[in-house]
Amino acid sequence: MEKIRFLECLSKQYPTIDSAATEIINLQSILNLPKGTEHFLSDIHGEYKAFAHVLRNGSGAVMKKIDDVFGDTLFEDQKEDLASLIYYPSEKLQYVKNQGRADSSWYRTTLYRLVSVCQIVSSKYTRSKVRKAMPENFRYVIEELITEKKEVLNKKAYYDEIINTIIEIGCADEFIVEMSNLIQRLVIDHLHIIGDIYDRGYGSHFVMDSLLNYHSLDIQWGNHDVLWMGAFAGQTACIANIVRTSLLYDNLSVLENGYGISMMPLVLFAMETYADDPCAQFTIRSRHGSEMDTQTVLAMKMHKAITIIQFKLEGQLIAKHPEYNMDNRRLIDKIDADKGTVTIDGKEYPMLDRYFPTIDFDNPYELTSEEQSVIAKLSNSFVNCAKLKSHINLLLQKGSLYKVCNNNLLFHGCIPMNEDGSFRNINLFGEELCGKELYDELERWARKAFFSVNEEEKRVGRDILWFLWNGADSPLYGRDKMTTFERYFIADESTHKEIKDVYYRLFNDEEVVDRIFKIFGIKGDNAHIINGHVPIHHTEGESPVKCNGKVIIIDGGFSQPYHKVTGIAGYTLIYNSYGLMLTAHEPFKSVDYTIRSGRDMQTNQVATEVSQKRILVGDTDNGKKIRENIKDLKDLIKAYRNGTLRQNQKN
Ligand SMILES: O=P(O)(O)OC[C@H]1O[C@](O)(COP(=O)(O)O)[C@@H](O)[C@@H]1O
Ligand SMILES: [Mn+2]
Repeated sequence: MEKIRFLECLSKQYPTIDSAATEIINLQSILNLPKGTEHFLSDIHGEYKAFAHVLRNGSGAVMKKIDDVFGDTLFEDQKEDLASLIYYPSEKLQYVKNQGRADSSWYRTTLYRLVSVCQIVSSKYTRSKVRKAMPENFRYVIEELITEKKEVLNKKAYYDEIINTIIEIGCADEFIVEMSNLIQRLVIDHLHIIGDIYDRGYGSHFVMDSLLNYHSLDIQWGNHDVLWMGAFAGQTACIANIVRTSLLYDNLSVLENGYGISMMPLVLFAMETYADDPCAQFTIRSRHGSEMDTQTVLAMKMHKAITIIQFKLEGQLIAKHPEYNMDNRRLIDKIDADKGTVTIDGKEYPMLDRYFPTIDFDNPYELTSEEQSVIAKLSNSFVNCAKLKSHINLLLQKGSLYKVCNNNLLFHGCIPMNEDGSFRNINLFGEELCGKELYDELERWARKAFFSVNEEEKRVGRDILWFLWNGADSPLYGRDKMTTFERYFIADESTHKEIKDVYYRLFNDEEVVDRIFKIFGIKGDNAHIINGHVPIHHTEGESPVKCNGKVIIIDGGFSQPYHKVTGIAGYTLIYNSYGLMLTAHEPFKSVDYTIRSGRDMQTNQVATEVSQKRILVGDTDNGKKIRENIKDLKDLIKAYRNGTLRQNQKN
């Protein structure tokens, strides 16, 4: 009965035997196409330009196609010239014009080359998919140019005619831009973002804007992303963390200009409360001693003001949720205000700052009424920001805590583990959960923060988002504690240390990794864990490939402050029909540099796993779905033929 009802629904879409049969043939042919290219990026941290560049060059995939097409028939610099045109068509066109190179012969050669690249990149897809990706205005022309026309005898003359006409009628520039965009679009079939889009960099909102328009995408939430989700849901400790980091990194413009969130309440409060306090511990990264202008002086006061608010709010939250197991992060009450010390784990340390005009040491976690008013106003701005709403909606729609895709398990941080390699049980509201079940339950709670109709559930969900940001048991955070307090107030650097979850040692053990695959229902030899979160120390010879290739860590390392530590600008990963290709990137210089020199961000292929045979769509998750569709369509045809269902011929 169920089945018949299902087939009846399907018959609305395929009302006749012919229409169902056509679709079967279409699907069958897709199964035999090479699998589309997946692109993996992670830890973007607001570095918009570097991110946008990697999207444009497909982590080297565009250049690879150019190489495939032209091989030795073009010089390296000609290929680079073409590549940079494809990445930045408008800018490059202008550059070529300024150089006086843009004559009709340049246009003709360029258009031919673009057509050749486009032919190759579209050959992996069905005509219908390519057509859908094409720009409306040039759809017909591009189709004429990139599809093989067997019936035309003098092909050269035919194509020449079209190309000449494009140039003659003055459409060449527009056409070049559209073709370049189409190539970029077709080179990458699907994008995976393994978390941490937000914080530290200047352009998280620009990154989110471009993801809003990306053709095919999934996101695994990073600890910094859930922090922003929490902030939008009105979780005040999350809000304080974001504002503090924005001040620390001198990036208030993301909040103020990107999201229109006014800092005025914090400015006024900080100016008054910390008027004569130099707030020396609250420096602004990237600004130095000599730059003590009024703006910096003010920013430092704001930085201190929001940090104290954060520690108070977090202290309250931890007390409310003993199940978070984070009591060791309640440190304000461990301050001895008279002695100017703080006691952590039984050891007393001198405090680097002893001026706390807003802390009542009898009631250290209580906000003053002014602090309350500041955080309430900030909260109001976050919660009501329309742009933030659209960005968080994207995280909710395309994002999740983990994803299994084509035998790869993607998540940002870790699977919490015990020393003996067993999965660590975490107590969530009285229930002990670990591994996949822990992930699933945490994700349900994260979503409740936005979608539950029960106010209490919403609040619990909101708080969970903060826990996910920095809890020792959070699979997104994966470190024993976040030592923010210690880094501001204690000189002894041994207190700043954050110890990584055992996972980050045990992921070298194949037995452990195979068990992880098992609980996530992943079978097969070619399975991988792909995660981000921890920068790889390239200069120290650390490899992003762990466990004989079963685990790949691609902390993109886009974040500028980490370049010194890692020695590179991070890793990205490509998974195409030939296998996996891991790329190490040098820091991105500028768009201008790319256009002038034709040089790409230096990329080095650091590891490749070549598949024994070309991977087809039929071998992928999508292939599995397609085969199921084919089976359903065959059942539908059977139902038409044996008289169970009636065809609905329109004539
Ligand atoms: O140097 P910052 O920006 O204050 O950040 C340090 C904090 O960020 C973290 O590294 C978390 O951010 P990541 O997820 O990017 O690693 C914490 O472990 C650490 O306490
Ligand atoms: Mn992270």
